[in-house]
Amino acid sequence: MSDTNTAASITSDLNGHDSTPADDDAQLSPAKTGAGTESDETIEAREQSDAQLIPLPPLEGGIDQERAYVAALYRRLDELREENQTQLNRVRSTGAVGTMQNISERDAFASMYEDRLAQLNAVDDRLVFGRLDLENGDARYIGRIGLTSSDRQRLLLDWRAPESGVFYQATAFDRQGVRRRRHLLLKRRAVQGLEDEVLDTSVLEEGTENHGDGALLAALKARRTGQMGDIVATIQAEQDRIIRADRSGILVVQGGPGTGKTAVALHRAAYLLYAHRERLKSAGVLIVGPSSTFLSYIERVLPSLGETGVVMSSLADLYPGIRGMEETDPLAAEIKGRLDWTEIIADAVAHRRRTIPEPREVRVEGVKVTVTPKMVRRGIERAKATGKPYNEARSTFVKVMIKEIAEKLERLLQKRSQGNEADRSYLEEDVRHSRDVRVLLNLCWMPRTPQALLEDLFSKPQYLAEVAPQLSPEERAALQREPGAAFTIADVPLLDEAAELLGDLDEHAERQEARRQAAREKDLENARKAVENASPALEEMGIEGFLDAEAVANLNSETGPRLTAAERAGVDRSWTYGHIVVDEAQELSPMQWHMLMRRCPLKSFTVVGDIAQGSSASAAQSWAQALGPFIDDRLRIEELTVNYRTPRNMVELAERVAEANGLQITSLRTVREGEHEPVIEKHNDAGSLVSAAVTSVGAEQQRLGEGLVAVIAPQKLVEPVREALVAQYGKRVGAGAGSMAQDVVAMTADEAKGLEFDGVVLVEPAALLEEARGRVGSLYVAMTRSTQSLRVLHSRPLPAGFAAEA
Ligand SMILES: Nc1ncnc2c1ncn2[C@@H]1O[C@H](COP(=O)(O)OP(=O)(O)OP(=O)(O)O)[C@@H](O)[C@H]1O
Repeated sequence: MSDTNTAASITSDLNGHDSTPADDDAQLSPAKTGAGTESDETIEAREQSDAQLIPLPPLEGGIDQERAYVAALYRRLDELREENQTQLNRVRSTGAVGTMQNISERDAFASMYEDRLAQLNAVDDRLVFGRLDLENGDARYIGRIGLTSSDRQRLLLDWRAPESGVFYQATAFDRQGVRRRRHLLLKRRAVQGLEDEVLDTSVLEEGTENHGDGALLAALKARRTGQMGDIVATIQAEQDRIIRADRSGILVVQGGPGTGKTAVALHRAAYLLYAHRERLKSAGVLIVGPSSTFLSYIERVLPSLGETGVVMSSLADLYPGIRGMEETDPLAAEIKGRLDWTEIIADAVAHRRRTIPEPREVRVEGVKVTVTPKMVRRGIERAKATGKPYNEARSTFVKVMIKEIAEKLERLLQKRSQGNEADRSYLEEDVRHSRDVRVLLNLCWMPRTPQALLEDLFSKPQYLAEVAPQLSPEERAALQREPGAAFTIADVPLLDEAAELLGDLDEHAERQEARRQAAREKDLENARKAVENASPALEEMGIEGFLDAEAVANLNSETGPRLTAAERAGVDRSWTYGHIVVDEAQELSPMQWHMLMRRCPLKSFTVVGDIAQGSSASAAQSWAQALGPFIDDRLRIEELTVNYRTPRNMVELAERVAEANGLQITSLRTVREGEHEPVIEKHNDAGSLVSAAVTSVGAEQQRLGEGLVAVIAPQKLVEPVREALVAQYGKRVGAGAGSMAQDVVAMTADEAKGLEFDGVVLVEPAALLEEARGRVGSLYVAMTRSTQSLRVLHSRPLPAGFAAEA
C-alpha cells in the first residue's frame, strides 16, 4: 500500500477530477495546531486531522480498520458540508447590492453552493461501498462521489470514474488486475459487514474467505419500500457495460422482467451526467416513464446518486399545460398512434387557410372595396413563402392583405376625388380597423390553437373526413367525441404535432422572440464575466467545472423567473434535451416516438423495455419496427438476461403461461430460488373474489412478516377490491401516484408495469387476458412483479400454462 493512500485531509471532488485542496484543510494539520491552551475548536480540529491520518487498511485488514477509515471519510464529508454552508451563508449575507454583474456573481455562487450541499447531503447514506485490491499492491475505495487528499491523491473514487469500472467488471476469468473485490456493507454510516470476492486465489492462502454474491443477494432479498433504490454497490458486469456505453445514437436495452432495465437506465443517466456534465447540465436529460405512479417509484434513485435536475415526465404530461387522461378505447388509441397523423395534421392546418370562391365586398369607413379571390391567393402564397408556422405566417398574410386593400381603396378614393392624394398609412389603419376586413381575414386564415384544431377534428366529422381520407369511416367514427371532452394520452403527440405546425399564436411573437434573444445574449455576456471572475476562487475550492456561463445565464435570466435548465425544459414544449431515457418503451406508439425524437434532435437515447411485455394498442412487435422510421443505422441493441427481482419458481410459472399463450420470450436466469411456492386458489363464486382478495392480503402479510402487498385485478374489480381493502386496512391502502408509499395497493396489470412488490395477489387471470384482448403481455407483467410470494385467485378456468400447478 503506498503512502499516497493515506486519508490525509480529503477534498471532495464531485466531478471525479483531481481537485485543489481548500485552504481550510491546512488548518487541520496537527503541525499547525500549535502549543498552549487548546480551544474546543482546536481539539476538534486535531481529532479530525488525527482521524484523517489513519492509513488505508491493509489487504488483510478487518472490519475495525475499515470502520475507522470509513469514519474518516464521513468526518471529511461533514467538514465539506460545513464549509459549503459557511460559504453559502456568507454569500447570502452580502444582500442584493451592487451592479447587475455583482448580483449575477452572488446568485451564481449561492446556487452553486446550494447544489453542492444538496449533493453532499444526498450521498450521506452508504457513501462508500467497495474496495478493490489490485495486483500491483494499490487499493481503491469506490463510493458515490470522489474524494481526494490535499496532495491531490484520490482516496475515494466516484463509481462512475473510468478506474472504477473494474470493480464491476473484473471476474475470476478476467481479473483485469484485481486481486480482491471487497463490498463494504453499510447501514447509513455504519459498516455492518464485509463481503470479499477473491479473484486471485493466492490471496485465499493468506486466509481470506470468498463470500461470492452475498452483497447482491442481501440487496435482492431486502424488503421493498415502495420506492426503488439505487444498485450502485452491486451493479453486475453486463449491466455496467450498458451503463458506461457511448452516449451517441440510440441504445436499446431489451430484457425480460426484473432484469434491471429501469435500474440500468437510471444509473446510465447518472453516468452520462458525470461523463458529459457540461453539455448535459445545460441541455438537460429527460426521463420518460409510463405513469406518474411509476415516476414516483423511481424518483429517489438519481438524487441518491447525487444527481438532481433531470426532468421526469410521463407520456401523459409531455405537452405543457395538459395532462392526458387514459384513452379508454383501444381502437382510438391505436389509430391516434399512427404516423399518418403527421400528414393528417398538416392537412388539417392547411385546410384552415382558404381563398374566397368569388369576389367579396368589404366596407372601410363607409367605402366599399372588392376583394378578389386572386388577391387572397396572392396573400396566402406570400405568407406561405416565409416558411413560418401557420399562426406566425398569418401575420404576413394580414400585412399583405391590408396593404393590397388599402391600395385599392386609395385608387378608389383618388378616382372619386379626381386625383387628390390620400395618406396611405391612415388608409391602412382604416382597413385594419374595418370589421368586414377582420371577418374576411379570419375566414381565410383563422388563428388557431393546437387544442382548438384537435377539438374541431374530433367533433366535426366533415372536417375529419376531408383531411383524413386514409382513415376508414369506422375508424373516423371511433375518434368522434363531444366538443370540450378532455384530452387523452394518445392526443398528446397530436397536440404536439399541431403546436409545431401552428406555431405561436401571439402576433407579436416575432418581436418578443427578438427581445428574448437580445436579453439572452446580455445574460450570457454577464455570465461569462461572472464565471471568469469566479474562476480562481472556484479552482482553489476544487470545484471547477461546476459552473458554466450557460448555467449562470439561466439562473440570471432577466427575462423570467430564475429557473434551472431542468425547470425551464419541463415547461417549454420546444426544449431540446441532450439525452432522453425512455422506460417501458415497448408501449410507445409511432406518434409518441415522433414527439420524443423532436425533443432530442441529436437522437441520443437510452431506450429500455421488453417487447414481450407490450400491452398497449400500439405496442411494438420489434425494436426495428418501433424505431426504424426514425433512424438510419444508429440502433444498438443490448440484452439483459438475468432476472434479479423474481424467484425461480415464479419466473418458471410466468414463462410457462406466457409461452402457452403464444408469447415469444427469452427464458431468463434467476438469482434466487424463492422461499414461497406460488399458491393457486379456486373459488366457485366470482362474487367472492373481492373478499377473498382482502383475506389473501392478510395471509400474504402474515407469510412475509411485513412488506408491500399488491392486488392486481381486472379493471372492473380494482375499485371494489380497493374499497374492501380500505374497509379492512384503512389508511394503509395507497391511492394515486403516492400509493407505493403505503403497504397495501390495488391496481390493474397495466398500472403495475415497472413496479414491484414483496407479495402479489393476482385476481382472475382469465379476465386479465380478456381485458388485454388476448395479448398475454399484461398477465406476464402481473406475474413477475413479486419479489417473494404470489397467490392466484380464480373462479373461471385458468388460462393455459397454469395447469401443472392447478
Ligand atoms: N445489480 C443489481 N443489484 C441489486 N439489485 C438489482 C440489480 N439489478 C437489478 N436489481 C433489482 O432488481 C429489481 C428489478 O429491477 P428493474 O425494476 O430495474 O427491472 P426491469 O428490467 O426494469 O423490470 P420490469 O421490466 O419487470 O419492469 C429492482 O429491485 C432492482 O433494484
